[in-house]
Amino acid sequence: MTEKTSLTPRDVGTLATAADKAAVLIEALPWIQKFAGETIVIKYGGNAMINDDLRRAFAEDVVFLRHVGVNPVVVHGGGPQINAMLEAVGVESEFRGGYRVTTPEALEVVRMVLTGQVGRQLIGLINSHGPYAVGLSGEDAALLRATRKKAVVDGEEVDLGLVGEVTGVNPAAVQDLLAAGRIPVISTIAPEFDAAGQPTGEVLNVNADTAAGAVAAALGAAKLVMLTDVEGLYANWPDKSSLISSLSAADLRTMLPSLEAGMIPKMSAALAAVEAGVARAHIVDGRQSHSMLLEIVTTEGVGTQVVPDEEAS
Ligand SMILES: Nc1ncnc2c1ncn2[C@@H]1O[C@H](COP(=O)(O)OP(=O)(O)O)[C@@H](O)[C@H]1O
Ligand SMILES: CC(=O)N[C@@H](CCC(=O)OP(=O)(O)O)C(=O)O
Repeated sequence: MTEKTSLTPRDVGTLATAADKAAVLIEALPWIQKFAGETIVIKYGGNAMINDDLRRAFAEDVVFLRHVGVNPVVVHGGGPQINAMLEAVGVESEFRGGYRVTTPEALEVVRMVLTGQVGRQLIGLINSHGPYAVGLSGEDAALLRATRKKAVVDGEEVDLGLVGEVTGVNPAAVQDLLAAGRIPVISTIAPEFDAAGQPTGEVLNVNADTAAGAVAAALGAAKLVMLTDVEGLYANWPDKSSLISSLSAADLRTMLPSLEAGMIPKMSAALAAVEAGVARAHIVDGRQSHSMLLEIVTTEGVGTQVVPDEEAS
């Protein structure tokens, strides 16, 4: 009988892989400890849910977070999915200053696609892992309150129609769900309130970034993570060498008037959240599987982060 005195190349390969796997898990430990018991709001943009693999990976990440003691709250978009349905039913729509000009006909489609299609699909994917996800619209349990948004484009005020600016968040229903171990999945339709604070009976289309920022602030979230279809915020878009890895709220405030299109609501929401006390807002590339989890549980982080002024070096 020959005694095994040294490792074969195959053994070494297996060990190295196992050690690598352990290293990844151990690197996650301080982050898991830091965020256990904390709420993290994750904004899942329509451009980041472009195929089944990405959607499945997103659901896995959310369930993973829940199982390591984090309270994940999902706020989803669905811009491209709304575009497809508007086109299918022959309703025209355009974007001004990053927001969809929303007619009453378009609003019906937005509401149907967000709450009936995109939200349902995410809930199904998350619940393939267990009974976690519960869908909420901003209309449910008075979660969101909104007034009509006024946008200024090229120095001129434009009428966006039935588009909402969030004026209030009642997070009680979300907190109840979190306390019960559920994962709230929020679609961003909000009841309209007039200047006197009375409901008008109308509902408004709220940009999902705007809603996510407001929900993160109201919940006192530790982080807001926004998944989109770029690596992060570029200083000189579209120059790919100008990706910003970290910037202060003050720097972002200065940069905001120069931003274009979808980055306007996104970075305004990130700024609003950090100014309201959310410790970090991140923009990450949702086209890369598990980018959200990597941002939360690794030291390097990915994408762009916005930090409070007092922490900026
Ligand atoms: N400075 C910038 N940095 C990164 N992306 C930018 C910038 N300016 C404009 N964009 C555009 O913003 C888009 C992301 O916004 P949006 O399409 O609304 O995403 P989402 O659907 O994920 O909310 C990017 O795909 C890019 O085309
Ligand atoms: C007012 C406004 O623009 N509402 C958005 C709501 C969906 C959204 O924000 O989706 P993304 O996150 O995928 O962009 C819209 O109608 O497209």
